[in-house]
Amino acid sequence: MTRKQRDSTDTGAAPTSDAAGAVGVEAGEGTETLPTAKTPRPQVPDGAHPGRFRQRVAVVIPAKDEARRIAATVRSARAIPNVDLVLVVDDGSEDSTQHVAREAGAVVVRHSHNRGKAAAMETGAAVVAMRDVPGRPERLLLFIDADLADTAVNTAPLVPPVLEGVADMAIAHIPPQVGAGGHGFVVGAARRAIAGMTGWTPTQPLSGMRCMTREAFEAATPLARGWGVEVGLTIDLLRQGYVAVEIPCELRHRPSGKDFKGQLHRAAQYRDVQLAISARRVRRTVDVVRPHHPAP
Ligand SMILES: O=c1ccn([C@@H]2O[C@H](COP(=O)(O)OP(=O)(O)O[C@H]3O[C@H](CO)[C@@H](O)[C@H](O)[C@H]3O)[C@@H](O)[C@H]2O)c(=O)[nH]1
Ligand SMILES: O=C(O)[C@H](O)COP(=O)(O)O
Repeated sequence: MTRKQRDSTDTGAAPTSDAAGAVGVEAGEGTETLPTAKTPRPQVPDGAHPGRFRQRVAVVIPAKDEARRIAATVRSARAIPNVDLVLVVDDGSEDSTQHVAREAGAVVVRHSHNRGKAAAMETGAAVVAMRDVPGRPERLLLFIDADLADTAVNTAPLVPPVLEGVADMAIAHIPPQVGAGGHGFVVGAARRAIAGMTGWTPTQPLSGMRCMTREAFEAATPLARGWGVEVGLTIDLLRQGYVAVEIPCELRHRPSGKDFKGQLHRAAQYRDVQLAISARRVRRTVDVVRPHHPAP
């Protein structure tokens, strides 16, 4: 798929399965086998050693009441190649998440009250930007959930596609989880909306483990609120010509069960996903009705 084709169709990457079951990127017409990311790759100045500008990665972990698992998640995330910063955003926890995370070696910032996952991601990205070094490439952002525990290191395969310029955003495709009680209702609605608005049908539209470039992240801000953040990110980036891929990752997290708490959680997810979708439909209609004209 060429840049021009991608820009003209606004579809981003199309998923396909290879023999190993990996969800990858479909080859377009022509000779290219993989798309190239929209984000420009950092240039090594003349005479400089390539290693001088080794691309660093910041892991950003939004966390609400995750004291039981956050230490293992932080330690595991620190082992991901190229990661030099693990940042936990304590989203107004009522337990000791912040202290446990700090003890495990994370940089921790805290919302004094709960603001939702999307706000925690924005806070995290802002803090990483404050720690990026002028004159060096901005860190890639690797967002992961706080409940991955020892499997957090298995998000490492999300980094190379972004590092190598194959994609602007790599999304984890995780195996079926023991104890998961979903009915496919929220996932199905999210998948259909993304497909309808971008032409790309993700397998796991709600997956929050995502590596992306700073440019791509900024292009999607302000993020959709709460649990709508993943759907909003995907739609907003693909519609601007950024490229997304889904990458298999051997992750285990605490899935939502079939109990009342699980169903309440799904209701909140459904509400936030629908809000994200509606806002983007309205925006698209406004763009069609009122096309942008260059200033005279
Ligand atoms: O107000 C909140 C609630 C949760 N979290 C954190 O957000 C992450 C995801 O929350 P979780 O309770 O694990 O939700 P799940 O339903 O299991 O998450 C799935 O679905 C979400 C979208 O609905 C995605 O964000 C997740 O990546 C995906 O694993 C965890 O690190 C939480 O600690 C916050 O930061 N603030
Ligand atoms: O459990 C899940 O996978 C999420 O909460 C989404 O629920 P769903 O499977 O009912 O769409």
